[in-house]
Amino acid sequence: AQRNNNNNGRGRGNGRGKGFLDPASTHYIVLDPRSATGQERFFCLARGRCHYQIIDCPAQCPQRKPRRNRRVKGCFADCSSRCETTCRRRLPNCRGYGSVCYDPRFVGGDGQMFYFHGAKGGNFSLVSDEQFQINAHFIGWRPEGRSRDFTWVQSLAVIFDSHVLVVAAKPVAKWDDRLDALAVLWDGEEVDLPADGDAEWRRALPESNGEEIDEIIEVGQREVVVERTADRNSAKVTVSGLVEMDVKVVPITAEEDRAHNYLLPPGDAFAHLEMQFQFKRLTEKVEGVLGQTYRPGYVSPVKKGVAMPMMGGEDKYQLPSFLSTTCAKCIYHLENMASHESNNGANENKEKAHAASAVPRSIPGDQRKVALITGITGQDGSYLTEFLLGKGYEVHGLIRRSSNFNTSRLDHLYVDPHNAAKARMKLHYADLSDASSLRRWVDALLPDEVYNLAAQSHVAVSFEIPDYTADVVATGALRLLEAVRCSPKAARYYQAGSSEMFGSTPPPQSETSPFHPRSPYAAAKVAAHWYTVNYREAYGVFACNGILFNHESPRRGENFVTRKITRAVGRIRLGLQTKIFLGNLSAARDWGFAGDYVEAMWMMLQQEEAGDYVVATEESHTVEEFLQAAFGYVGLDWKEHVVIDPRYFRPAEVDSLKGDSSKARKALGWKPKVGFPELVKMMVDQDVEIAKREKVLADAGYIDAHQQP
Ligand SMILES: Nc1nc2c(ncn2[C@@H]2O[C@H](COP(=O)(O)OP(=O)(O)O[C@H]3O[C@H](CO)[C@@H](O)[C@H](O)[C@@H]3O)[C@@H](O)[C@H]2O)c(=O)[nH]1
Repeated sequence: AQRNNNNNGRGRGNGRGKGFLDPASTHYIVLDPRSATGQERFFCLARGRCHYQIIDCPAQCPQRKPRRNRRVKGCFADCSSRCETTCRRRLPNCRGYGSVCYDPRFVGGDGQMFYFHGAKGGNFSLVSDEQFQINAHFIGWRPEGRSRDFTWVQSLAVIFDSHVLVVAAKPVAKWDDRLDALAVLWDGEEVDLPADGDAEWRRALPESNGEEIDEIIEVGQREVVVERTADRNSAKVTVSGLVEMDVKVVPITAEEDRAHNYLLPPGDAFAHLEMQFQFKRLTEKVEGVLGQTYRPGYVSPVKKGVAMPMMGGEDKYQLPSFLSTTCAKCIYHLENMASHESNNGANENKEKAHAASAVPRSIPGDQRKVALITGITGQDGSYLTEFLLGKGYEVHGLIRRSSNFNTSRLDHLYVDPHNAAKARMKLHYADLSDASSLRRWVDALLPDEVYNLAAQSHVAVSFEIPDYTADVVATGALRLLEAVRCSPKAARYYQAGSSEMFGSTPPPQSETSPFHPRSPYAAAKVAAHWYTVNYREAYGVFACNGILFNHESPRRGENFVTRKITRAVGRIRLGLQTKIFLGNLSAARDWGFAGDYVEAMWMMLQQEEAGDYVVATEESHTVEEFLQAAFGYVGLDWKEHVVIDPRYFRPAEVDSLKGDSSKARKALGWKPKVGFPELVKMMVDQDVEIAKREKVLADAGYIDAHQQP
């Protein structure tokens, strides 16, 4: 058989004589059109009935790629046993077999129509078979008061032979028909799809080296072709031997918005894909939301005749990320596919495919990440929120109902939620003691990352309210882990552990040091630590423990010793008080800056594997040394102001904490940026400022001048 490498639009076909490539059907040479009628002709190379026969395009559709108006039907040749040409639309037929259109409505391989909403921001496998997998990224919107998302498919990833082809609708704020919102990526790099000439992009993949001859005959040489079927926003995508897809990018129009009552927010046209698939050689085991409907003997569970027959399967086909091949029922394995090629550069391909997971941010399918934070109103919650917003995350925080506003640490980040385009931090009522509230928010928000920072975090107070402390700190973590485990989306989980867990274990303390908790708080944190490890080991939840040593900041609560001291320093300096009552001054702590520590939390969740990490400065100071530094900074002698009050001694004390954070420094590349003297200064500077303001109020008689913090 011949092979034709001519690139001018003629004489393409798959061109291999021996490998019975897909498409025997497209195994042809295109001949010059008949001069009288303009009908294009095909010289069939495929072995079988059509071998060396010429077939003409029908008169109604004389061209393969009608140029003037690409919306008209095109001519398709089938050189397999059918030996015929047909006229077909070159755009998806949303009523045809294998179509996925609208919000999304499917027509399966069995001809049954069904809806599958998935979840906004979610990724689901549409097809998973032995030789390839097709994943879809869903976008969407949930209007106030509705229990489910409206969703659309924004992008597709076809993963095969350790390559990744992504076809996507670019996010568009306001739709304009003159825009081309179609994006195509090949192994992570955007493809420049020509608009002129044949308006197509082709990639022939390297041939196998002949080692496993059976395999090669089966697979043959693959070719990937993307050809525009209109001037913009639509294409026919072929991965020879596996699949052909007609794809079109469309927006949600104002009219549709009204008709379906989507109540879409302004500033997003929700550009998405309409598509129709034609599969070649699916196996009988094929899986996926759409793939399963192609299995022989498949009986659709959806009710015929119902207006919106819903197909479930979110749990079976949900993926941890857009380019992942892992879902509960997925059968395609990247590793297996690549192994037969290990001698001819397949490893390189595999690497490229993995590199493709670094899809540029502007490319749909890898949209803004969603984080859910408990304890968002606390010191760490506010720093973490700032950090994640800076990284482009959408941040949701769970807050407890309180008769007083307790969101002051977040005020500078708050944007009214009515400003939907700008509000990227949202607060919701929930409580770690209320499992149903946690479950509801995890299910509703489908976060990528969950940070459990909420706690009754005061060690001394935990001796006063031990039950409550255990319930929130230990069982609360368990409740949240359970919500994460049961969520349809595999969120990554961060547990705020504490150096208090080491208790009386002497320093330096590392991940391998034994825990010996010395308070109800610390014992509860140990339980939460082990729940987290257990959920990782038992259920495969990506769950990390951050064992953070004391971390402080100007936002630290005023009844923790560092802030209690710096507040007093400011007020004493301004003459608003004279004394400060403290407990044990010989306790030593490894004090770092909270802003540095939240970065380590995030880093833990970006690793390939979940693990536990100590986060510390590796420097320890006593309370007395802190006093010296803080009072000394404003020229005061702490000894003239400190009064020891036995009330502040604890029933059991943790004498000395000093972390060994070498694992975090090595594995995460983390290290603290703020040292002890800078931390003290930063806190005193702010508290002197606050005291100045208080003095103005006190002088004017608005507050009691002698009030102690
Ligand atoms: N709070 C407080 N502590 C005092 C006082 N006087 C002396 N201290 C001593 O100062 C040390 C530090 O106390 P805190 O600042 O309350 O922090 P902590 O008990 O070490 O716990 C903090 O760090 C943990 C991480 O190791 C956190 O897990 C915990 O939630 C909290 O943030 C303790 O040894 C405490 O006995 C006082 O008047 N108030």
